[in-house]
Amino acid sequence: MTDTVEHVEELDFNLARDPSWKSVQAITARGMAARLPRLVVRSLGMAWRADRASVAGLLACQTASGVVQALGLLATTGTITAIIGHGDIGHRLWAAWPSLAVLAGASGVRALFGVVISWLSSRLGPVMAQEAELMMMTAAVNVELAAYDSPGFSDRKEAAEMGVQIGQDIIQEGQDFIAACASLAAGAAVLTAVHPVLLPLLLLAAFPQGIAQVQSAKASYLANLEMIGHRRMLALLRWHTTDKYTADQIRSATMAPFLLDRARRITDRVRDAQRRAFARGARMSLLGSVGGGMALVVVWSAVVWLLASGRVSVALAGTAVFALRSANASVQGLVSVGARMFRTGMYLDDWTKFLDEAGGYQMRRGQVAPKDPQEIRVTGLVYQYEGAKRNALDNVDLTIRRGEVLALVGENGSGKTTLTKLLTGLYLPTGGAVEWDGIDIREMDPVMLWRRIAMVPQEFAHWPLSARENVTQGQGQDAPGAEAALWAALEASGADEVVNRLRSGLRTLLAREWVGGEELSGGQWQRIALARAFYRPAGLLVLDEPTSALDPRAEHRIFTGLRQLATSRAVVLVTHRLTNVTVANRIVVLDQGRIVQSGTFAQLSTQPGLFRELWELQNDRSNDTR
Ligand SMILES: Nc1ncnc2c1ncn2[C@@H]1O[C@H](COP(=O)(O)OP(=O)(O)OP(=O)(O)O)[C@@H](O)[C@H]1O
Repeated sequence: MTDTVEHVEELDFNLARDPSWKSVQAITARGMAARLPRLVVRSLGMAWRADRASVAGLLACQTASGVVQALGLLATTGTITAIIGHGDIGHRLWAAWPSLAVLAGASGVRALFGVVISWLSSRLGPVMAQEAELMMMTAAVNVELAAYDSPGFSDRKEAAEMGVQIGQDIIQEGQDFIAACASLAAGAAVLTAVHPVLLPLLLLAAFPQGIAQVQSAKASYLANLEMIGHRRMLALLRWHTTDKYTADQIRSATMAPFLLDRARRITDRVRDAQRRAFARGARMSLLGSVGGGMALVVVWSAVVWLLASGRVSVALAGTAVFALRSANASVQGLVSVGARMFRTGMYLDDWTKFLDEAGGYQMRRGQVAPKDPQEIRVTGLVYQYEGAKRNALDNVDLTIRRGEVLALVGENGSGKTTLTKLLTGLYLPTGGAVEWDGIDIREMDPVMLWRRIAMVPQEFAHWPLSARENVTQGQGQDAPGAEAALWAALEASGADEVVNRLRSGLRTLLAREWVGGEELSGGQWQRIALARAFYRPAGLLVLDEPTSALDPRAEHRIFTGLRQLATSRAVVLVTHRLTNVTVANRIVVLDQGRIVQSGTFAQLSTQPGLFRELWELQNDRSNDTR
């Protein structure tokens, strides 16, 4: 297989395989018209919660501005009627002045409303954006962790994020909608007064363009949706090419041309998809304009026919001409804002669906608040990652008790990290059960459960926060004895030496990208990550390769302190450095997701089996050059 963008699997449009894709494709203008009020009400509700005064002011001003516009239009037709009527020009102008005064007053008042509306919109926009962003973040942090292993989830999240950005347009669109309705109402009143047949004819004439614009809005939305995987990859590439974290690797591996070429190819594909959508939209608009133009010929012919057949007077026909032009402009405005609302509605739909279903991964667990466990029992445990062909864990039985250090050992990919994520309820089993003192983990309130857990994952976060917040993670600082607990954790992990060398101690920002911030070495960061875990008063401590970056002195300190830590909790240790597992009360050896051995170090290092094999390989010095 060649390594071209065309063959990169992750760029494939995942939603196309998603059942909801079919319903998105099949959505009609009628279907959206039925859904739109609900979506508008939801956005308004969000805006209302965010800033009531601005929403109330905006709605009042928009409605008042619409009414004033309608008055202005009626005044226009009044003026026209007066001017083209019969009689002396002086009298006609005299008759027209009240309408002219209303016209001038209306445009002045509308301008004033316009200023207030744009001021209120500029206040409301950012608050709504903030609210929508926070709702998205809340939904994202409340999904099952397994969601992140599913490409479909990432696509739905991306679509919802676009909904957040584009959904704000609904405020402006609502405004345009009210304005178009008001001016149409004014034009319609005059037209109907001239002859009742004209308005329905005009509305019918708007149909071809309405359909064309809705279809073109749908094509543009679908093109955007189709490119979601590409956009996501582009965002990742942008991050990787511009972030400090990868900057040295890009340079030392001379990867820049390759990465830039990859980015260019992806943007090319996004651009091509957009061009196709634009071309389709343009074709639709052309057809719509031709259809609309032909329909307008019918409308104008009707006016001529009404005049020729004596059904309306010359003066009324003149009024009809102006009213038709104004009503036609309003209808066009309504069609265009309708199509925009249709498109925004589709994006909003993605956003609301994500909020409602959390991308299909909403946590639905019980409400039991667990205590620190005396015993964690695993029976018949099976775990399969979404889309994976094989089980990552297969029929695992295991018991861990408080006061015990249990080591998980095995080759790369044997399932050690996956098992720790199931013991801690980060993943839920696809088969079998994990029980804490007889209570199934599924029945527990997840937040209450995680409060009982301290973890040092293989890859831990380097939070751009102060040293103190990096250890406390924003928790427990107000509890009595918190400061002493913090220093005890720092000392146990060796992070006290790190903190004491920082310019402003615990207050130092650990992010070199900011003025005053400081950067730590890999091992210094690992000490901070250990301090985080030691600081949490947890009944289960999970350490996944906790000392991989530590120097011998620091590593020695951790392992000598581990048994002491285990007196009041259960400790699970994952490591490839087998000398370290001597500290464990029990060692469990995993191979391809199954437990193949279990016992003490003394037993396993003397018995034939995978553990002894790995142990001997780690101690093999046959290539020693001394
Ligand atoms: N997020 C994921 N999505 C799909 N498959 C995964 C995911 N994480 C791990 N796997 C697969 O599950 C299996 C077990 O992985 P796991 O990370 O548990 O192994 P491990 O024993 O901790 O490996 P290592 O020693 O390299 O850390 C591997 O085959 C891996 O490819």
